[in-house]
Amino acid sequence: MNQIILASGSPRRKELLEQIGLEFEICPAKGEEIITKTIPEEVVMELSRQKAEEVAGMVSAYGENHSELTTPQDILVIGADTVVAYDGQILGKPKDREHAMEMLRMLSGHTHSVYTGVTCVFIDKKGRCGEHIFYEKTDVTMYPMTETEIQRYVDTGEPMDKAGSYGIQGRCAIHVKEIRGDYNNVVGLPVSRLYQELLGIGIDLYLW
Ligand SMILES: Cc1cn([C@H]2C[C@H](O)[C@@H](COP(=O)(O)OP(=O)(O)OP(=O)(O)O)O2)c(=O)[nH]c1=O
Repeated sequence: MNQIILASGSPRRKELLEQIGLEFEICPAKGEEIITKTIPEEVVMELSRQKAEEVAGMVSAYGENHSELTTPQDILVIGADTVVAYDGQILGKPKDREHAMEMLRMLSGHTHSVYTGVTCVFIDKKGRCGEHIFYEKTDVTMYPMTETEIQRYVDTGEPMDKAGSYGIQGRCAIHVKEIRGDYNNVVGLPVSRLYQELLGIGIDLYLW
């Protein structure tokens, strides 16, 4: 793989890929997210695919319009999407403060599931040449949170760009009782699963 592109503006996904020693570039997808599915695992795979496809489209078009680029490049574009699912509801990022409070009241004292979908799009010198999609699920149990605790947490501003209105890696860690599954999946990218999935299709990310 000559080049890896992360199709995400999430600082957490960037940090996780840096943590595993990967060299990559960032090109966030900007298009509208269109949801046609109803179950969380399908929703996250669908949205991760839209993000990766959008960026892969830009990369392929760039190659086609720059015939002076003679070096054959094998490019991997990675897109991801994370949602929280509880009691039949899918929770994305909060619209506003009140919405964040509502989500946290819902999660308080209960176990919910965090789903991250990941899409890998492969591009070679002839253009787009393949795709690999998967999802990972992690169960998270929260201690009961009082109204004051919820209010104080929302006041920090931390929930506003996060699915389910909390960050396990941030201040909300004090409310997390138990987690079953991959921690990094909750933070936004299951890097070990990504590595294993790519190995499974003959791509070794072991770059260091
Ligand atoms: C549950 C949880 C989510 N999150 C974050 C991960 C994701 O960045 C975000 C979910 O939103 P996403 O829509 O998955 O991603 P994004 O908008 O941040 O970035 P992009 O679409 O450009 O890829 O919530 C945490 O950081 N910690 C947590 O504990």
